[in-house]
Amino acid sequence: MIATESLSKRYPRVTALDRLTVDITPGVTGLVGANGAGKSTLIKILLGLAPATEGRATVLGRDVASDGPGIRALVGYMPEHDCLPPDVSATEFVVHMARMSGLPPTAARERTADTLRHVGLYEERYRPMGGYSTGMKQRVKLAQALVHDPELVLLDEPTNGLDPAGRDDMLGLIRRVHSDFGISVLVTSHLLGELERTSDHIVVIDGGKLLRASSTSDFTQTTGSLAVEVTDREADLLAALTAAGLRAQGAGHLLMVDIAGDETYDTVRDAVAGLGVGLVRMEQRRHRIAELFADADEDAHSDEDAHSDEGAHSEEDTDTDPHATVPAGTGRTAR
Ligand SMILES: Nc1ncnc2c1ncn2[C@@H]1O[C@H](COP(=O)(O)OP(=O)(O)OP(=O)(O)O)[C@@H](O)[C@H]1O
Repeated sequence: MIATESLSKRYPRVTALDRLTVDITPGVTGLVGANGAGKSTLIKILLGLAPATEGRATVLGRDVASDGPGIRALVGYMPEHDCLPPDVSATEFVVHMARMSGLPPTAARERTADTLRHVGLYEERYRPMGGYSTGMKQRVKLAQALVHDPELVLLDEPTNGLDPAGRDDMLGLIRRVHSDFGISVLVTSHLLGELERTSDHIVVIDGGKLLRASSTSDFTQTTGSLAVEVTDREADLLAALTAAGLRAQGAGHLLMVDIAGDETYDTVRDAVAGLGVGLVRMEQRRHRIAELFADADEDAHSDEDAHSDEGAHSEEDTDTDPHATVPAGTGRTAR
C-alpha cells in the first residue's frame, strides 16, 4: 500500500525524516513515535502535500512526487489539529468535503448521512460544530476522511485530547473502518498501548529513523512469566511461592512468577488463599512495545543534536499502563 525508500525530510534546523525505508501492507498499521518523531511529516509527504528532501515513496503504486492529486483521490486524511469551521454543521461540512472529492450532490448527501451515522453522530450532526466536544470533532474529522470511500486512510493522532472512554470508542471505530469496509488504515500515536490493541502491524520511528516494522504479534510475544498482584502481604506470598518450589521475584506491587506448567496457576491461587489476601490479577505477561526500546546507544547519540525533542513525553512505560508512551528521545535502538 505504501512503500518508502531512503526517504528524508530536512528542515534548516531539524531532520524530520532520516533515510526511512519501510513497506506498509494492507490492514491496520500503527505508526508509533514520540512527539516530534516525524509521523506528521511522513503523512504529509505520502499525501503529496510536502516534498521530500531525498528518497522516494509510493502510495497505492503512485509516486508521491508526481501524483499527489491521484493519491489524494484514493486516500482519506484525518489531520491532527482542530481544523473544523465552528459555524457550520457536521452535515454541511462533510457534504462539502464529499463534493470536493468529486461526488455528485445526491451521492455526497447520502454518503455523508451514512458516514456520520457510522462514526456515531446522529441528531447533533445538524448543529454548528463550534459547540461540539473533542470526541464529536474527532468523529467528524474521521467521517470526512471516509466519505469518498477511499482505499486507504491516514489518521494522524485520532485519539488526541480524548478521555480513556473516548479513546476506546475511537479505537473501536478505527478497527471497524477496516473490518466493515475493507479500508486500510495507517494510524499514528505516541501511545504504545492503544496501537498494540488496534493494529495488525506496527512501525516504530524515532528521530525520523525507522526503529522497527513488524506484525503486532511479533512485538507482543507472550513470555513464560505470570504477573500476580495481591491486595496485601506481597513478601509473604513471595516466600510461600518460593517454598512451593516456584521461581518468583517482586517488582513493586507485582510478583513475577516463572510458569513451570499449568499447575503454576493452581499453586499461586492456593498460596494466595492460604494467606487470606485478595487476588487483584493473575495474567501471563506480554512484552510491550516499549520493552523493545533499549537504552540509547553511543552511536545514535552522535546525531541527537540534529533533532528537536520539543514536546517529548517524560512518562515512563510500565507493563501495566495501557497508555504508556514511547520513551522520548532520539536514537534509541530496538532489541
Ligand atoms: N514546517 C516545519 N519547519 C521546521 N521544522 C518542522 C516543520 N514541520 C515539522 N518540523 C519538525 O520536524 C520534526 C518532526 O515533526 P512531526 O510533526 O513530523 O513529528 P510528529 O511525530 O508528527 O510529532 P507531533 O505528534 O508532535 O506532531 C519536529 O522536530 C518538528 O519540530
